[in-house]
Amino acid sequence: MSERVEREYELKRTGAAEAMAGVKSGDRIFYGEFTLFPRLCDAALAAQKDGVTGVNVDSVCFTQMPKVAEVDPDGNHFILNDWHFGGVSRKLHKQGRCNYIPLTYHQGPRIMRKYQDYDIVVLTTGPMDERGYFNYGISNSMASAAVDKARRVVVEVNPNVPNCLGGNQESIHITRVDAVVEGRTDTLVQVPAANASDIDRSIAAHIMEVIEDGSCLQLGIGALPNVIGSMLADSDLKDLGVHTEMLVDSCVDLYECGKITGARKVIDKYKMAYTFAMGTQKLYDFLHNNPTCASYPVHYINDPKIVALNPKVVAVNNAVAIDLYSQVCSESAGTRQVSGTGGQLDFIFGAFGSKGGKGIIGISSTYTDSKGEVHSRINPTLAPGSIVTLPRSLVQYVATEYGMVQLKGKSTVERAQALISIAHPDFRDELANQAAAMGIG
Ligand SMILES: CC(=O)SCCNC(=O)CCNC(=O)[C@H](O)C(C)(C)COP(=O)(O)OP(=O)(O)OC[C@H]1O[C@@H](n2cnc3c(N)ncnc32)[C@H](O)[C@@H]1OP(=O)(O)O
Ligand SMILES: CCCC(=O)O
Repeated sequence: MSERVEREYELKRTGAAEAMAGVKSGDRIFYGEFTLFPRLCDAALAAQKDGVTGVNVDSVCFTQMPKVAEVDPDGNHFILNDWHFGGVSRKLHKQGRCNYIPLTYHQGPRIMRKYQDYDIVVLTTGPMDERGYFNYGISNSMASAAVDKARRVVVEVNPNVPNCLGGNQESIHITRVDAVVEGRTDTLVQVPAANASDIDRSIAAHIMEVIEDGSCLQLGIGALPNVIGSMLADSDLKDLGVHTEMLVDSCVDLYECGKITGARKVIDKYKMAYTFAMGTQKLYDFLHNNPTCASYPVHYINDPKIVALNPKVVAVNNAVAIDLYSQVCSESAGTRQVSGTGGQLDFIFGAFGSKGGKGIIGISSTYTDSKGEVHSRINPTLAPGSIVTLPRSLVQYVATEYGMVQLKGKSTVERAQALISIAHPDFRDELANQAAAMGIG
């Protein structure tokens, strides 16, 4: 390590309380994304509660309850804003304490650079390397954009953050950092895939029919993508590629069994390109210093024009509901924000632009509510207040456990009929009656 780098590190090394000192009422702060939540600085900021009001704290998908929310149950001091909702933000939103920032994910960095300024950006990174770089680890995403718009940059280092090779913009140099906080040794949050149900397996089997040798995959989190991963591992398919928003455990399994080579990709050939990773320690260990994987900011990975450059892109995403006009809601239950647009619009659009590409919505035909009542996810219209994540003009394949239909080029009547054919049989007659009444039957 050069003397200059060492000196600069020593000058900037400080405690969390000092790093977060001087926050004023009305300041805006950005926290590291997904599982790279800055625990120490969050606690230090929470401790300053009594001196401030109206401090905005933003992130992309809080994966743990922020201390600033815990110490301020009435929201008198801190306002939380999330660019993508998971369980934590859903809970806070219900209490009126967290706002959603709408975006289609690939635009996030641009939106930030154009419209957002941060008083402090605090990220969890790996420890500094001998050249003076801190690696953004498993959350490249919008980190560089946030840093570009920060008055002050704080890094909270944790040696358990894997060193994720880029790609691009995967690290930050000490010269651009204002404060370094040490003391983290915690294991990263583990996010195992949910167990697959028989319904997930049936949906996956329909989707498997359109995956070919050389397909380039985007598989998100959850039971369905995970079961597709297992089916791919057991299949005869070869030379699969990965260009995905989120890298998950099943990519490791597929790589280890030789299914993923990336040999037929046009961009980032032989590499698994991604913008963030979430899974178990198996994934985090796999990523560490692994040149098979390339981490990029989201404005590259999710840009539909970039996605479309690889042939045979298969993007599989989940949804909450779909109506007979084929509008897809993936982010709200009626008026209740449960998730976000995330990268769904990006990848469905991108997949359609790819030569031989397929954008697929995989959805169970029904949903059972907390009272045990079964509802169709395919409905004549979306519930009042539902957010349209995919306009009907972009929807291509829809799969349920009853089959998969292709909707591009189909009329409104043909779309309604196709969707009814894959709805749960108990709801089909009523859906057909409603479609007729709506003039699309
Ligand atoms: C990360 C990637 O690579 S994916 C890239 C693309 N990104 C996206 O597709 C973003 C939008 N999509 C998503 O966020 C998800 O796929 C979802 C929300 C559609 C489904 O995700 P899952 O994890 O399977 O959802 P889950 O079953 O946990 O439901 C989420 C919440 O919605 C609620 N919900 C789901 N469906 C319904 C419904 N039909 N009616 C009412 N509530 C519903 C659930 O009760 C749950 O809320 P709770 O935690 O308060 O109980
Ligand atoms: C922020 C993006 C996460 C998703 O697309 O689901």
